Amino acid sequence: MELDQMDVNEWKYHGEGNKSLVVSHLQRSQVFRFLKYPASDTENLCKTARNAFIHVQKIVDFSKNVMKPLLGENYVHHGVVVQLPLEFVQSVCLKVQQERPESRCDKMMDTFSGYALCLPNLTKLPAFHFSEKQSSLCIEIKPKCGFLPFSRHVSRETKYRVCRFCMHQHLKLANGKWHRMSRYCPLDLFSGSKQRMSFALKNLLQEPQNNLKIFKNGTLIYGCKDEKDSLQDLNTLIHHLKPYFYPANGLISGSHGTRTVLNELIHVITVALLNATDSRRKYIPEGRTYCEASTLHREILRKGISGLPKDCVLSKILQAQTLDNLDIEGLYPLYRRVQQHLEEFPEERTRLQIDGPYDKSFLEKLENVQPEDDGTVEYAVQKVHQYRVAMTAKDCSIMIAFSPCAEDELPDSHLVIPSSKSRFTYSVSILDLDPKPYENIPHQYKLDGKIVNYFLKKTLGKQEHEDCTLVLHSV
Ligand SMILES: O=P(O)(O)O[C@@H]1[C@@H](OP(=O)(O)O)[C@H](OP(=O)(O)O)[C@H](O)[C@H](OP(=O)(O)O)[C@H]1OP(=O)(O)O
Ligand SMILES: Nc1ncnc2c1ncn2[C@@H]1O[C@H](COP(=O)(O)OP(=O)(O)OP(=O)(O)O)[C@@H](O)[C@H]1O
Repeated sequence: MELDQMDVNEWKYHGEGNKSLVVSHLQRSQVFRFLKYPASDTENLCKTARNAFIHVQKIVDFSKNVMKPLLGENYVHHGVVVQLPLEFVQSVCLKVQQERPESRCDKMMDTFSGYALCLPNLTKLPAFHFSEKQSSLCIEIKPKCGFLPFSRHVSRETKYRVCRFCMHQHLKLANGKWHRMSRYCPLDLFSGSKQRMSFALKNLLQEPQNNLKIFKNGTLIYGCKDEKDSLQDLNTLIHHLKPYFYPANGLISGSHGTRTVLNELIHVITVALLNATDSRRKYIPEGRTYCEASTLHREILRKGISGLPKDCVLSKILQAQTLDNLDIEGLYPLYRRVQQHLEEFPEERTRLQIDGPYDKSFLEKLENVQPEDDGTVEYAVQKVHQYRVAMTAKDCSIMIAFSPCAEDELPDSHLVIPSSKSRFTYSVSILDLDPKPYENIPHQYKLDGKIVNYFLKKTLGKQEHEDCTLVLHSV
C-alpha cells in the first residue's frame, strides 16, 4: 500500500464505537481505525500529532504484548500504526459524515494528526481460507462481563445474584440509551451449555442493541447503528441467510423455515465459540454461574453448568475478565492508595507503569501478583493493572467470519451443518482491545453504585434493606 497515494474513493464508512471510527477498503481486506475526540474539545492538546501517535502506538503495544498472550495468538490482530496524508484523512472524514449514526456525532474523527491503526478487515476471512470470490458472513458479538462477582468486598447481596449487564439494562432504558429491554444475559452465553448459549444468541438476534452485528461480504446487514437507525428486520436477515444454509433449496419457507435458518446460524456461532484443541479441559469461574435475571427456566439454568473448553475463545475472554477478582468495590481503595502515592511522588508514575509502556514486564507483573495485600503501593498498582486488563476483556468484541466451502477443499477450521449438509470454513478474532484509562476508575466506581441502586429501586423497591452508604460516598 502506497501511503502517499491514497484514494478516498477506495474507502468507505465501516462502523464506529465510542472511541474510534473505522473505514474499510472496497476491495482489499483492510481497515483504518481512527481516534475520535469530543466535538466540543477543539482546544484539546491531545490533538497534537505526537500525542495521537503515542496513543495509537500504546493501543498496538497493549494488544500485542498484554492481550495477545492472555487471549491467544490466533485470536488477536494488533495491527500497525500508519501515518496518512492529512488531505486523504480530511476527505475520508467528509465522505463518511452522512453515514454516521446521529448518536455518535458528539465526537469527531481525528483529522489533525494523520495517524491511524491499520488492521485486517476481520469481517472477511483471511485470503488463504477461501477464494476471493466466495461470499462471506460475519457475526460480531460484544459479550460483556460473563461472571458474577465472587469478591468478599462486594457490599450488595444483589451483585452476587444478578449480573451487571442485566442490571445495567434498567439504567440504559431509563436514560434513553435504548428503548427496549434486551433479554440477553452474558452468563448464558459464557455457560458452555448449548441450550443456554442458544437462548442467549436468540435474545441477541431479537434485540441486538450494540451487542450483535451481522455483516455480509463486509457490509453491515443486521444490527443497531443507534436507536434511531436500526437494521433489525429478521425477515430480511433470513432472506440473506438462506442461500448460505440452503444453497440449492427454495422450499424452506414460512415460520418453520425462519426458525430452521436461525437455528443453523446459531449452530455455526456456537461451534465457533466453543471450538478448542482439547475440549475435555473445562473452565468454570468462581462464584454463581447463573444470573437470576435471566429469563431462562431456573432448572435449565441450574443444570446448564457445563463449563467452557479451556482454550475456546469464550473461555480465554472469561479468564481475562476474572482478573477483576476484587470487584470495583475492593479495587477502589487500592486505586486511592496509588493516587495518594502519586500525589506525593508524581515521578513514580513512570516506574509504576501507570500509562505503560505496555511491554513484557507489564504483563509479568500482572501475572505474578502476590496473593495477599501487604499494604504496599506495588501490590495496589498491580491489582489496578489487573483490573484494567479485565475491563478491556469485558468490553471487547468477537468476530466470527465464515464462508461456504466445497467438500474437497475442507480446511482445518471447518464445520458441517448436519441438517442441510452445508460446509463452512471460519475464523474467530477478538477486537477492540484498547487499554482502559487509569483515570476512569473513579467513574467505574460511581457507575457501579448507580447501576445497583437503580436496579434495586426499579425491581425490588422497599423489599431491599441493604446499607447504601458505601455507594453514596463521594469520589
Ligand atoms: O461501562 P459499560 O459497561 O457501559 O461499557 C461502555 C460501553 O457501553 P455498553 O454498556 O457496552 O453499551 C461503551 O459502548 P458504547 O459506546 O455504548 O457502544 C464503550 O465501549 C465504553 O468503552 P470506552 O469508554 O469507549 O473505552 C464502555 O465503557 P468501559 O466500562 O468499558 O470503560
Ligand atoms: N479490524 C476490524 N475489522 C472489521 N471491522 C472492525 C475492525 N475493527 C473495528 N471494526 C468495526 O468497527 C466497530 C467499532 O470499532 P471498535 O469497537 O474498535 O470501536 P471503539 O470506539 O473502540 O468501540 P467502543 O465503543 O466499544 O469503545 C466495531 O464494532 C466493528 O464493527
